[in-house]
Amino acid sequence: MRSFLTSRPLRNTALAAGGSAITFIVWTLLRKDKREATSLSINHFTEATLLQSEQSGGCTKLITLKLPPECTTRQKTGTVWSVYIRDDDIQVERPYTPLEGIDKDGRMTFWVKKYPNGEVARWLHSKFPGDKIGLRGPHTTWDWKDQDAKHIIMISGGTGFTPFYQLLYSHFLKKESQIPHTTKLSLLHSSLNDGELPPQTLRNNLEHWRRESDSLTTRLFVDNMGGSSTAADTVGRINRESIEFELRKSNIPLSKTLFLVCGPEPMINTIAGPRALDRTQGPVGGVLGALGCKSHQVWKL
Ligand SMILES: Cc1cc2nc3c(=O)[nH]c(=O)nc-3n(C[C@H](O)[C@H](O)[C@H](O)COP(=O)(O)OP(=O)(O)OC[C@H]3O[C@@H](n4cnc5c(N)ncnc54)[C@H](O)[C@@H]3O)c2cc1C
Repeated sequence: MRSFLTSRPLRNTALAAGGSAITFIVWTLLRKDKREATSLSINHFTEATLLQSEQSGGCTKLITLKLPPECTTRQKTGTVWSVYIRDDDIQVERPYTPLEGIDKDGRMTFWVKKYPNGEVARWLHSKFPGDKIGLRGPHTTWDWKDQDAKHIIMISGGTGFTPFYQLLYSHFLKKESQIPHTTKLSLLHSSLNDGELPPQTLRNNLEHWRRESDSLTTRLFVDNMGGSSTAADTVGRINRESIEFELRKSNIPLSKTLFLVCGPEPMINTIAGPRALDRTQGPVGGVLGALGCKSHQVWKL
């Protein structure tokens, strides 16, 4: 009996089938590559280009990245969302919050604080315009779930300001947030000193939204005054008294108030109690626990 490959018609058919299979695999891979390059997804990294990186006080920088042209978001974003940025040197990723989401040209701006022994932020601070940065997302940080809250009090420290700025930007400027416009919003933010306060451009926007709307109140705190005056409203830390003051001013009962807290761990612990060991929310403690808040009223971002 002649072997399979010595039969010319069979051999030709086999070669043609093999060729088609290879073409199909290469085509599929190329298509996948193209799709991955032009979509932002939580499932793969997309290469963005660093456009601008400018010092903005303390150990922080405002960093703008640009996604490839026609990059689309395949997944729904939450009310507050972030993207994971990958440090290519050590293949470690951390979440960061695009302050104003993604603009029509695919730009995203981040306010990033560098820690002396930290990995990813230090790596990101060392990058220059033109450098490529891998990111994936969106990842929902917090979502509005149609709670019957009439007042949201946001409490932040340091770069914990970023999710709340994003929320306010989408609420007041883009008018895209699902939060009803009748809901009162209060931001209590604290930084170590004036130099560490959020960049002036962001503070200007806050001020503008505050003046334009009766639903927003803001109060900036600094731990230390530094010079003879301060850009903050209050010198001192956010505490029980400042939270009670906000509650009284709003005239909305505590039971209709939702608290979002984001900042350094010691601040979260003091205001809302520590997270659980597995990094889930944990019970409500700290000032909010002492005030009698229930777990559905407090979210540690
Ligand atoms: C949803 C979300 C959104 C966020 N958005 C932002 C944002 O917009 N902007 C922003 O700046 N941050 C943001 N963060 C925080 C960010 O993800 C990182 O946690 C932060 O940048 C620190 O990461 P890192 O890799 O630079 O530092 P890490 O390596 O994680 O180090 C963090 C801290 O640990 C200390 N440390 C590191 N190694 C050691 C060691 N060996 N011994 C003792 N201490 C050590 C560092 O000094 C530093 O204080 C966000 C976090 C979350 C969860």
